[in-house]
Amino acid sequence: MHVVSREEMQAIDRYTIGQIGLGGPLLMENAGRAVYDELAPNLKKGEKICVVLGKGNNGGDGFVAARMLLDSGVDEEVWLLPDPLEIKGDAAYHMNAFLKAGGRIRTIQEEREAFSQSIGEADLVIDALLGTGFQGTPYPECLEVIDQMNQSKATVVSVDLPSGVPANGEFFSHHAVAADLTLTLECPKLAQFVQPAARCFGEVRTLSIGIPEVSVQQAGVRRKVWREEDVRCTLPHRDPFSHKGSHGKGLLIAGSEQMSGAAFFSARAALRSGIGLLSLSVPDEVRPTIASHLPETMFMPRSALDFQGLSGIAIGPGLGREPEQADLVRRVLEYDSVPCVIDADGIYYLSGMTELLRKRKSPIVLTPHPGEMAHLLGTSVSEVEKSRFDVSKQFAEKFGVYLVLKGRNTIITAPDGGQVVNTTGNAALAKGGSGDVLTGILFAFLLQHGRTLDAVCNAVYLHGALADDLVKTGHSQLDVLATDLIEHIPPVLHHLYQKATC
Ligand SMILES: NC(=O)C1=CN([C@@H]2O[C@H](COP(=O)(O)OP(=O)(O)OC[C@H]3O[C@@H](n4cnc5c(N)ncnc54)[C@H](OP(=O)(O)O)[C@@H]3O)[C@@H](O)[C@H]2O)[C@@H](O)CC1
Ligand SMILES: [K+]
Repeated sequence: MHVVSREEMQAIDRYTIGQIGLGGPLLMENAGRAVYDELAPNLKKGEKICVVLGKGNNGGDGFVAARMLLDSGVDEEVWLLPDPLEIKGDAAYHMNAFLKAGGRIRTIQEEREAFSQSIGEADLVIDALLGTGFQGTPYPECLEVIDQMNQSKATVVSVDLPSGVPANGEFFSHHAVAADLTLTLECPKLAQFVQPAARCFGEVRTLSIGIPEVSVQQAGVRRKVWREEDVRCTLPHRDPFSHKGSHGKGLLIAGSEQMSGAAFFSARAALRSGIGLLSLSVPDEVRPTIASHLPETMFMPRSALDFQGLSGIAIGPGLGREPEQADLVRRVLEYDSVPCVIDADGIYYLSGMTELLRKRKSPIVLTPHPGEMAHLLGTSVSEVEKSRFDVSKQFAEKFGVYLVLKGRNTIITAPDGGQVVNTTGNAALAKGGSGDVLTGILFAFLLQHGRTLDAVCNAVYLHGALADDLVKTGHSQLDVLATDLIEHIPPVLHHLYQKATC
C-alpha cells in the first residue's frame, strides 16, 4: 500500500485520467461508490444522514455517495457550503447527476439555522468538505462548519481526509474534523502517520477507486506501508543443512552499571529472534549479574574487543554516556566490513562522527527515537516531529544509512530515500526497555537476511505486533514489560511463519 503526498496523489490522478484514459467523472464515480459500499451494510432505514459538501472534487465524491443514498431508505439531507453555481468540472457533472436522480441540495450559507438543526439531529455525518486540495488555514466559513461537525453527536465519516487536515501532514493549529472513520481513497496520505494530523483520522479504511499501479509508479512514489503480507513474503527460511554460523555471529556492545537490563533485553531478544551465535560485551562489573540469565550468550570483555570473524555488530543499548564509550562507537564505525546497528547512547555520540557514517561501506542501521534524532541534528524534538518523513529522508540519503525513526508509525528510510511506514504497535511500547528489545530483534534479523531493508522492516513490524498481540490476549497497555515482549516473540513469529508465502 503506497503512501503519498498531495502532489503525488494529484500526479497519480492526472496520469490515470490523461494517459490511461479513465476520466475524472469515472474516478469520482468509483470514489463515491466505494464510500457508499463501505457504509451501506450498516445503514438503517430512516437513519438521519447529513452530507456536507465543499466546492472541490472532494465534494464531488460526496455527491456520488449522496446519489446512491437516495435509494437506500435513509433520511438524507445534502448540504453544500458554497453556492451551487460555484461548483465546476467533475464535481458539477456529479452534482447534476444527483439533482436529475431526484436529489435536493440545500446551501449552508443560506440556511444556517436549518443546517445547525440538521447536523444536530443527524445519526451520521458524511464529511466531503475538503480533501487533498486543501492547504493553509480553512476559510472562516469552513472553520464554522468543521466546528459544527465536531460538535455533532453523530458518527462522522470523512471522505479521503478529515476536512481541514493538510494532506502532507504539515503542522497546523487550526480546528480540523475529528473523524470517527476516515475512508481514504486509493492511497494513504502522509498526514495519516504524523502528528497532529494523525489524531483526526479515527479508524482508517483505504478504498480502491480503480487506479492502476502504473499510475503510482509514474508518479515516482517511493513510500509504502509495511503489512503482514509483506512480512510473510520476505521472511528468511533456514537451509536444512545450515549450522549456527550460518545465522549470524553477532557482537552486542551494551550495558553499563546503571543500565544492565538494556544489555539483557537486547541480547535475549536477539537470541529469541534467531541469531546463530551471540557475544555480549558488558562492563566487567555487570557481567556476573546478567550472565546467569543469558546462558546461550558468550561474553567478550570490553578490554579485549575483537571484531574478527563477526558478521555484525550492534552497539548502544544502556551503554552510558562516559567519554570512553565514544571510542567504542568510533571503532565500530571504522570496522566497516560488517553491518552494524547503532542505538540509544550509541547514537548520542554520532553527532561528532557523521563523516564516518558516510564513509562506511557496510550497512549501518540507526534506530533513534525523536529525542535522539533531534540531538543528532542539533535541533528540537518538535522540529523533528513536524516533518518526520522529510527529516528521515534527508538524513538517510545524506549519510547513506538505514534510519529507523521510532514513534507511533515508525518510519524506516533506506539510503536511497525509499521509505516504509510501520503501523503495528501501541502505547504499551512507551516504556523503558522496549527500544532495547527492538535493537535485539533487528540485529538478529539483519544477520539472517540478504536484504537489509526487508530485515529492518520485519523487525519493526514484529516488535509492534508483539505489543498488539499482548494487549489482545490478557495484557493492558499499562502492564507490558520488555520481558513480556521478548517472551511473546515465539508465538508471534510462529504465526508469521505458519502463513509465510515465500
Ligand atoms: N480527479 C481527481 O483529482 C480525483 C479527486 N478525488 C477527490 O477530490 C479531492 C481533491 O479534490 P480537489 O483537488 O478539487 O480539492 P478539494 O480537496 O475538494 O478542495 C478543493 C477546494 O478547497 C478549497 N480550499 C483550498 N484551500 C482552502 C482553505 N484554506 N480553506 C477553505 N477552502 C480551501 C478550494 O477553494 P478555492 O480556494 O479555490 O476557493 C477548492 O475549491 C480528493 O481528496 C478526493 O476526495 C476523487 O474523486 C478521485 C478523482
Ligand atoms: K473530507
